Parts: sequence; C-alpha cells; structure tokens
Amino acid sequence: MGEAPAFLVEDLKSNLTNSFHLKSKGCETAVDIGCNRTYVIGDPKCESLAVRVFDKSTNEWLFPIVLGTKPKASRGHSAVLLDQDRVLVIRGDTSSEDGFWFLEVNTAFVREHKARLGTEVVAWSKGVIGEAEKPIVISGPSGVGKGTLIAKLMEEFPSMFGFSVSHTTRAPRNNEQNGVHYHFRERGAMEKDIDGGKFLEFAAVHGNLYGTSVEAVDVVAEKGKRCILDIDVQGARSVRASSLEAIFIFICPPSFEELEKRLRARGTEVEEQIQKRLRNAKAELEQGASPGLFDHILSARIDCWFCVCDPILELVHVPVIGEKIVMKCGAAEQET
Ligand SMILES: Nc1nc2c(ncn2[C@@H]2O[C@H](COP(=O)(O)OP(=O)(O)O)[C@@H](O)[C@H]2O)c(=O)[nH]1
Ligand SMILES: Nc1ncnc2c1ncn2[C@@H]1O[C@H](COP(=O)(O)OP(=O)(O)O)[C@@H](O)[C@H]1O
Repeated sequence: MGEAPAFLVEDLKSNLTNSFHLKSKGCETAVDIGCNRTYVIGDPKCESLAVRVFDKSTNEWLFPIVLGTKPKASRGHSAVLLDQDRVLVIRGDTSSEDGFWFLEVNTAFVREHKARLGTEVVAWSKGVIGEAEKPIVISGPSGVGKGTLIAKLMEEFPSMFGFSVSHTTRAPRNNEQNGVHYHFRERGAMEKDIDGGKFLEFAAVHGNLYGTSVEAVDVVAEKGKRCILDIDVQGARSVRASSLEAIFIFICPPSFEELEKRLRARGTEVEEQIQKRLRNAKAELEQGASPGLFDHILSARIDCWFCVCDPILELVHVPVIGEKIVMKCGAAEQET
C-alpha cells in the first residue's frame, strides 16, 4: 500500500487555485491520482457512493460511467490510492463483509471500456478479507467437455460450487433452461445492458454474444460458494485484466479428432455451426497455450472425469485422498 494520498474534500478545496466549490459533510473524500485528476467519492444526496472526477487542467467536473455494483453510501468512508490504478475505499459504520471496496480508475479493464465507450469510466469491485474464495474460470474449445465437467462438480459438491449463469444471444438448445444454463436474451437488450455497465466481461463467440454479468458472479458469492465461470478465451483475457482474482483453467482435448467426435456426438449443432466451432477451436487451442493467460492446462481424456476433476479439487483444497473421491460416471456410482 502506498502512502496515503487521500484527504478530505475540505483539504482539496484549499489545495486548488480555481473557483469550484465543494461542500464536505464528512461523506466525501478526494483522491489525487496524478495527471491532474482528482476523484471525489461520495455524495450526501446519493444512496450509493457516487464518483466524480475533477480535471485540474480544465477546471471541469467529469461524471464517469460507473461499471460494477456500486457500494451503498455509509456514514463516512476513507479512500486510499493503492497504486496508480485503484483506490481502496473503506466504508464506515458497516460490517466487514461489506466494508472494503476497490474503485478502479485506470486498470486495463477500465482503459478498455474507456476506449470502447469514448468517455470517462470507473469500475467498482468488492474487496474480500482473508482467504478469498477465488472464482474458477474454465475455458476450452466447443465440445471439449467444459459443461459436463462443471455439471459434475456442481452435482458432487453442490454446497461448494455455484455456476455463473452467463447471458447469451444464442438460441437455447432442447435441454437448456433460461436462467439455469444461460440467460437467453435478444441482441438489442443485451447490448443495452453491456452499455449500461452490467457486464464484467463479454465477447462475440461463434457468431453470438456471450457475457458474464456482475450480478451472476455476485449471486454465487452471496451464497458463500465458489463461483465457476464457463467463458471463452477472450472472456478469460478480460477477466484477467479486471480486478477479479480467479484461477484460470484451460481444458484441451486429447486430440483434435476426439474433439470433433464429441462435438458431433453431442448432436446440438448443425453442420455449418460444427465447422465454425472446429475452425475456432484451432485458434482457441493456440491461445489457450499462450503464456500468462491460464494457470493450468488440463487434458479431458476420454471418459476420465477424475483426470480433470481431481486437479481442480486439489487446487481449491478439497482433499483428494488417492482414490477416495466419488464421481458419478454414467449410471453407476464409481468409487475410483
Ligand atoms: N466470454 C464469454 N464466453 C462465454 C460465456 N458463456 C459461455 N461462453 C463461451 O461461449 C462459447 C460457446 O458456448 P456454447 O454456445 O454454450 O457452446 P459450447 O462451448 O459448445 O457448450 C464457449 O466457449 C463458452 O465458454 C460468457 O459469459 N462470456
Ligand atoms: N472426458 C470426456 N470423454 C468423453 N466424452 C466427453 C468427455 N467430456 C465430455 N464428453 C462428451 O462430449 C460432448 C461435449 O461435451 P460438453 O460438456 O457439452 O462440451 P463443452 O461444454 O465444452 O462444449 C458431450 O456429448 C459429452 O457427453
């Protein structure tokens, strides 16, 4: 943590040579992040912690688009610049679970959205104390077995894992339920929500839009479970660039032929879609192996559930004692 460059808005006023006025009621803090920018957090009139930016070079107030869930206003708070990218905000008069927040002012995630929206952007993320239950991001080409793997983890450990239900513009498959497998949306509605800052990440995949809403991850965390995200490689990259700390796992097939076989055997896509997904798989497999993106690469060997489940359970410290993990494979319950 750096020195404390945060100070009360009253101090900000005396530091300025221009004529803007700020009435501090103890609910506002100002954080100078350099580059002539001062972020003022809080506004006694607002129910959530509002953010505005004072640009000292132009003497103008800027009102950024705010991404992420906003913390509720509290009786006073402190704000400290952690690095040049994030401000730690500690809310007063509140429980520790809801006390720590990060305001991202210049992270890669914020810079990406600034460039896309062409305006000032900030993003809130909630801080977690102690042993953070890091979410697990699972990526891999279509048909490799991500959905099957996640379903098995959820079935075997329902109190431990929760699935982040993504939004998509893709049409539902026969066995898919709205709100369970995906939130199925019209493109226009989803684009509106993306512009409204409701998404942690989103990407165009195989010709459709897919995205993880902030709420989808929050819902799982609120139940005290570890969140599993099934997202593509672009989405994984976006999450990496955000302040959400996660474990990134890439699932690869034992061979390209086996991948094609699984995709065809699933029988959910028409030939044109299968071809598109196989073409995309080549690029995804290359990107999956690119350094620095994934923490672990696991091979989904044929019918070998524990080949992928056991390493994941070990990563999240579920004791895997040799052959003692019970996984249901097909009809028979097998103690391996
Ligand atoms: N970026 C991103 N990708 C997603 C999301 N949800 C699903 N995906 C990815 O979209 C791709 C297509 O998913 P889907 O149509 O369900 O096909 P499947 O991979 O063959 O099961 C997969 O690579 C998923 O991992 C999301 O919220 N964000
Ligand atoms: N390890 C595996 N060995 C053999 N078949 C598998 C394996 N994992 C998944 N499958 C089968 O492959 C198909 C695609 O799996 P799925 O979980 O839908 O993939 P994804 O979610 O990655 O697109 C399904 O029919 C599934 O039963």
